[in-house]
Amino acid sequence: MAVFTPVTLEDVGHWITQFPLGKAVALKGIASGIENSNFFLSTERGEYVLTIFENLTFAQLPFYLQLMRHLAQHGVLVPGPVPNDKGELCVPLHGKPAAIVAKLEGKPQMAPQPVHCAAVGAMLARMHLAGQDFALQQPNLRGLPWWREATAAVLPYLALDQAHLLHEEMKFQEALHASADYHALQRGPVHADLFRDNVMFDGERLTGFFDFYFAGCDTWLFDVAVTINDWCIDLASGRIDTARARAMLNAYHAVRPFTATEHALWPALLRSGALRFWISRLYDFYLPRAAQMLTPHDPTHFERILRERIAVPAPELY
Ligand SMILES: Nc1ncnc2c1ncn2[C@@H]1O[C@H](COP(=O)(O)OP(=O)(O)O)[C@@H](O)[C@H]1O
Ligand SMILES: N[C@@H](CCOP(=O)(O)O)C(=O)O
Repeated sequence: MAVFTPVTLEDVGHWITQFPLGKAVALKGIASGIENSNFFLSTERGEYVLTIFENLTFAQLPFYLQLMRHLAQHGVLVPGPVPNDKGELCVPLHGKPAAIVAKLEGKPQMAPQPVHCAAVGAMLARMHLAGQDFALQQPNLRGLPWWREATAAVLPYLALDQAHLLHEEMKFQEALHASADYHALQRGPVHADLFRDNVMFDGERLTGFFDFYFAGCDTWLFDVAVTINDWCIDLASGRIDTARARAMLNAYHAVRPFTATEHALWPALLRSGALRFWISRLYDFYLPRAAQMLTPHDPTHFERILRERIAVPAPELY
């Protein structure tokens, strides 16, 4: 159950008159979310998703919603938010921020083949290019400064070998983030959580990226690493599946060619992508937020991926 704020069709009936969507005809809670209250909303004009934000505030939301609008307007397959009659993308519903976005067709592809990975790689490159002239700035809030804080918080809970790995990897990442090469990497708005469950497919046709609520400005290569670490691995071992990784990287490179610096830093960035989710999963496991209704994701999955990325050479970027 993941509708934290109950809403009825009657509640929405009046509220929706500020949007150019006609009358609301059906509303159905979506069970699968873990962070927000989501509903499928049918109106006289079409099919939408209504989200009530349970943790993000009115001040935080413009970056995410405007980024989605910007990308959608630039031809990237992202659900565009619908503005109300005052041009606002986010308005209160039951006292919480709420937004309506287009409903994507299809469903997540949890057992992707190279053809799906290629579609994701090409769209990710288009998204990075389209984000270049996005005006708002926000750092990746799950970047190095947060890793430092969260590392300090989780270290006391870890076994000796885990604490050693985390400590050593943080040292490695601190040095990487301080290097001139790292600062030369191309950057801009990134999704930063483009896992299989945040992309819709209708068969082999990619219909859209969604769940942009971890987006921020970071290196494009970090986004590629996060995506490869979820889409292109053997789930049991964490090992990279070469056929899927090649398909994704080649498709990305064909749209936005990787640079020599990115090529050199690729193994290190794959480690950054693994570390980021190992830390957040450890944090959610040992220090769950009171309002969060979920079974925490397994942290050992990303510990395994991190150990694998340290031990085994990565496939070449291009
Ligand atoms: N734009 C959309 N189009 C179609 N389905 C969506 C859309 N946005 C969310 N969903 C559905 O809602 C579910 C929960 O969304 P998600 O953003 O992952 O929620 P949360 O942020 O609460 O984890 C998704 O798994 C998907 O089924
Ligand atoms: N992809 C992350 C969890 C983020 O949650 P989401 O449902 O909002 O994408 C992980 O697997 O740890």
